[in-house]
Formats: sequence, C-alpha cells, structure tokens
Amino acid sequence: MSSVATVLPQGAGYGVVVGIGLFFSALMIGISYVQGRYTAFKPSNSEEFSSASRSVKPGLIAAGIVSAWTWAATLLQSSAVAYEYGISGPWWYASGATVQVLLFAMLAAKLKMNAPNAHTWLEIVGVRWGTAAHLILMFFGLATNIIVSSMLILGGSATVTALTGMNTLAACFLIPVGVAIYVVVGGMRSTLICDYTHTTVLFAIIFTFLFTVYATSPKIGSISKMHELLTAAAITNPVSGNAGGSYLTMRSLNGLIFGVINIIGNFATVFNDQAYWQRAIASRPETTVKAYLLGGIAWFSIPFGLATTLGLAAVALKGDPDMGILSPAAVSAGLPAPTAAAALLGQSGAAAMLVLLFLAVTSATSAELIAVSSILTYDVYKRYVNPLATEVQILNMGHYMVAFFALVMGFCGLIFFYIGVSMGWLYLFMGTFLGSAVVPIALCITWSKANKWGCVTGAVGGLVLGVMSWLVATAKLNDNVINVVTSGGNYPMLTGNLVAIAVGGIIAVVWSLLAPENFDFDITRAINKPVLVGASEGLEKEESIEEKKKTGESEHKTVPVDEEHAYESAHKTGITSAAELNLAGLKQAFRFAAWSSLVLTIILVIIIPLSLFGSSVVYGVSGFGAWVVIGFIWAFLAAFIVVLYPLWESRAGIIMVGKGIVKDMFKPGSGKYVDPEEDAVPA
Ligand SMILES: NC(N)=O
Repeated sequence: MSSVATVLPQGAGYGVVVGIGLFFSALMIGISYVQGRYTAFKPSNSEEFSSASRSVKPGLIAAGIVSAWTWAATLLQSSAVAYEYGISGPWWYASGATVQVLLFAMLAAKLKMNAPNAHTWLEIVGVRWGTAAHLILMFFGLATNIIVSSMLILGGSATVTALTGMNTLAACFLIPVGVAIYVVVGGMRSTLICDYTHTTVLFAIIFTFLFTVYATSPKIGSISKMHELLTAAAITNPVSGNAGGSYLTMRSLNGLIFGVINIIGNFATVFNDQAYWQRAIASRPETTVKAYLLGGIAWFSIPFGLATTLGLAAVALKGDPDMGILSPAAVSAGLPAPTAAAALLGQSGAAAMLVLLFLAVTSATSAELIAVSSILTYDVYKRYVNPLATEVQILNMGHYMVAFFALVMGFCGLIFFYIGVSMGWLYLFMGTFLGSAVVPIALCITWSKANKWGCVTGAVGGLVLGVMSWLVATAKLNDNVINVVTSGGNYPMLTGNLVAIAVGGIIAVVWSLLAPENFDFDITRAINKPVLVGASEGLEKEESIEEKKKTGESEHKTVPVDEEHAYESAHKTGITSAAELNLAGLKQAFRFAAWSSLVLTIILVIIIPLSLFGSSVVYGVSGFGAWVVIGFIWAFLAAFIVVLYPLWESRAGIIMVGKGIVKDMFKPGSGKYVDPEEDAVPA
C-alpha cells in the first residue's frame, strides 16, 4: 500500500496494541473499584453502566465528546487533506466537523426536555412512531456505528502496520478486543474517565509535534522555514485548483469540495450515532448544552493543529532522505502524518504517532462499543426479545453486546481492508449512505409536527437516490468504469452526499408541513419515568399519559417522593426526577444553544473560509504566521477546557475519594462510602 519504511519493530506494534489495552483495562478496574467503594455510583447498576446515572458534569462530558469525536481520521485524514490541498484542508476538516457538535447542543437540550430518561435516541423513535420507523431508523443508526467503527479499525491498523510491520489482521482484532475488556469492566462513567486520560495524553503529544515542527526541528523548526519549503513545493508540484498552485491559500477548489462533503458526512455521523446521544443522556440536564458547546470548540483544535503541523510538514519534507514516498493509496490510507512524524523525530516520532493514534482509536472505539451495546440491549433485546428483562439480565446483555460488537468491528475492518476500501474512501462515502437520515432523526426528537411517513420515506428515499446519483456520477465521469478508485473521486462523492441529505431533508420537511402531526412529547417524557408514589397529582398525570400512549413501551420505576432528595434518588436509580427537570431552564438553554451554535456555524463554515476563498490571497510569512499562531492559541484553550476544567469541577469528588482512601489506610473499612439514608435507618 505504501512505500513508508517501517520505522519501529513489530514488537512495538504488539506492545502498544496489547500493552496499552491491558494498561487501560487495569486502570478501569481500579477506577471501578474506587467508584464503587468511595462514591454513591455503583458500576453494577445497569443505568450506571449505560448512562452514568445521568449525573456527569460538563467538563468531563466535553472531554468525552472530544475523545469520541477524535477518530483515526481526525488525525490522519485531516493531515491527508493538508497534504493534498494545503492550509485549506485542515480548516475545512476542523470546521466541517465541529459545527455538528455545536448544533447537536440543540438536540441535546431537546432530548433532556422531551425524553430525559431515555437510554437511546431510538427508544424515542419507537415510542413516538412504533415498530416500522424504529426498525428503519435503527438500520441507519447501526450502519453509522459500523461505518465509523470500520474507519477506526482501518485507520488504526493501517498506521500500526505502516510504522511497525504488525500484521493487519491481528491489528484489526486486537484493537477492539482490548477496548472491549475495559468497557465491560467500567461502563459509561469509567469510559468517560478513561476518555479524559486519553485526551490529556493526546494533547501532550499534539503539543510535542506543534513545537517540534514550528520551533525545534532542524528540518523545519520555524514558521518562515515552513513557508519557504511550502512555497518551493508548490513550484515543483503545484496544487491543481489552488490559487497560484500554492499550499498557502484558502482559495482551493478541491479543498472547498472536500469541505462540503465533510460537512454533510459529519452531520450523519453525529446525529445518527448513539455515542453522541449517549453523552447527552449521561450529562446533568442543566449543563448538557454547555458540555456540547465546550466540546465542539475544544475539538476544533485537534485536526486543525495537527494537520497544519504534520500534514504540511509531509509536503515540506518531500524529497528529504528520511521522508518516505507517499503513493495515492498511502495518502488515502491517511499515512502523510505518520510518515512526517517519523521523518521529523525518527523512532520517537513514530512511537509518539503510534501512541497518539492508538489512544484516539481506542477512546472512539469505546464510545462506539457502549453505544451499540445500548442499542442492542434496549432497542432489540428489551423491546423485542424480553420486555420484562430484569436489572441483571439487562446488565449482562450490555456486557455481551460490547464483546459481540468488538468482534463485528474486527470483521468489518478486515472485510473493507481485503476489498481495498480505505479509511479515506469511507470518510468521503459516509454522507452518501447515512446522510438521508439526519433531518428525519432531528425532526423526530425536536418537532411535534414531524410526520412519521414523511421522515421514514425521506430517510429511505434519500439513501436510494444518494447511492444512485453517486454511481451515475462515477460512471459519467469515468467512461462507465465504476470501481473503488473511480467511485472515490471528489465529484461523485459530492453528488452522492448532497443528494442524500437534501432528499432526506426535503421529503421529511415538506411532508410534515403538508400533513403535520400534533405529537404530545409528554408521551416520550414518560419513557422510563419514575412513578411518584403518594403524589396524587403525579399519579393522575401518569395515568393520563398511559391513556395517551397505547403502545405500552414505557416502563416505570418506583421511587419515594422526596424532592429534596431527588438528586440522591437519581444517583440510586439512574433516572432524572421531575424535581431535577427544570423545563424553563432547559428552554432557555435550548435558546442559548440555538443562537450560539448557529452564529459559530456561520462564522466557521461561511464567513471565514468563503471570504478567504473569495479573496484568493496566497499568504506571505506574516499571514501564514498568524494562521499558525491561531492554531497554537486554540490548542491551549482546548487543553484548558478538556484537561484542566474537568479536574476543577470535580474537585469536591476527588477530595471525597482522597479522604476515603486516606481513612481506609489508617483504619481499613472506615473510608467506604455510606449512603446517608441507609446510615440514618437503625440496623
Ligand atoms: N470525527 C471526525 N470527523 O474526525
């Protein structure tokens, strides 16, 4: 696939894949033990396993979002588009995949308003629209998980193989299996804590590359040297469609086309993916919006900073004796970044890249595993196989499904590898296959007038027409030759992506306007809602909801009425009580999410890139310097948000656990968490 020489021994590949997997499994066991012993949250509770008792603070949720959204592609494909299109590639990659996370803040607020106790977004679809819509949209949800997971495995295994010579087949299976072990042990909360540690190390390595390339490397080492090398590279290899053939301009036609494909594809992989809904579900209701806005802003810096560093370095170092030659297939597999890292820092650069990539892949894999496990547990097993499943059965099923999907991930990665489909190809294709469901899903959860058949027809029709238009465009542009190479071109992919999302959206919206439903979201608010024993008003409301809702999907848990202890009850049952749910506050949060995410979206994908595209400027040293400095500042801001802020917000919990451990050290058993209510009841 590539002529990149393996810089590290095979043992390093196995060491990282197996060693780090085992290290995090051990860490997870430790965290779960500490959590169970010193806090109110017990990992043996099914709500805690899948939704962290809906109690996680915004900094940790933001770190979890960054971690789930940092794929192999975030590091590799962003650098590949920098390598191909110059500075516009990192901008389009970063902005074109940030805006969805920002906009998702609105959906997260609506989820908390309309179905605060759902486990999955599909539960809402099932309760609102019944079995047919549930199964059809589940197809899109699971297809998203499979495509994202395959990209993770393909990107991870391609890099491990390129850098160490490790067997690709072994990498395809060892990566997800190692992660599955620690997800099963820890569940959602420990996964978020692990995400936090991953993200911290990830930023440390990204800063190492930033400073190496722009400050210390003897090969580049400064902004002006990078500028000089990129200018020289454009003379020998001008970029087709770029102003002056330069790498130093936002006027890049192919960069712009990639930008549009990127925006559409990433809408699909955020809105259709349970992993992002799951973080909203795990979040405290009052801080969900904040978490998504912070997560999106922080995430931007990862692809932007790394691709502006390693992707451009791969161009600048072309012809350097340490720089491997990159074939088109190697670029599609995402290898410019690892190749540049090895050229800049030799074995330590390759090792740092390997660890960076492995951490990104494992944390995103953990998000996918727990997401699919939740869908298979709640939307397949509980809904269709065993509606009366006990707590233990649900928890066990959650564990089995994590292991099952780890194997599915390995097989999918392997199948795509053998048929020659790379991570880069899948990245461009994801919007064509998944984009049609974006608007229907968003409408189902947010809009009472959304029409069931309009949304279902939009999703299916958009898929069919998206795939057909993509194939027709491929045939027309390539003398009727349709294969992996021709179908992966920018124009066919752009056609398929645009048709899929537009057809899905237009059918769903127009049909809903012509035949609006008048759905009462009290019905979805009743999903998994606690029955307030002794509260007659609450019971009456509950009964009226039951009358409205004829399908019987909702289940009810009984908790005592005591609004003062609502939060503690939530900790024990993992459900959000009415006392905790401040609808007025959530409406205000939704309004804030709407205007702030829309303003940021317009700035990031319209005002900045299109005005720079229109100006056709090729940057001089100072302009390029400003661009790079913005990347540095953004990366520092991001590290503050996802590394320091979670520690600060959790200081009380960390002190509580610390005190428990110290007490245990002096008097074994005395530091254990004691439930205040149990404590009050005489034995
Ligand atoms: N998560 C992405 N699109 O890198």
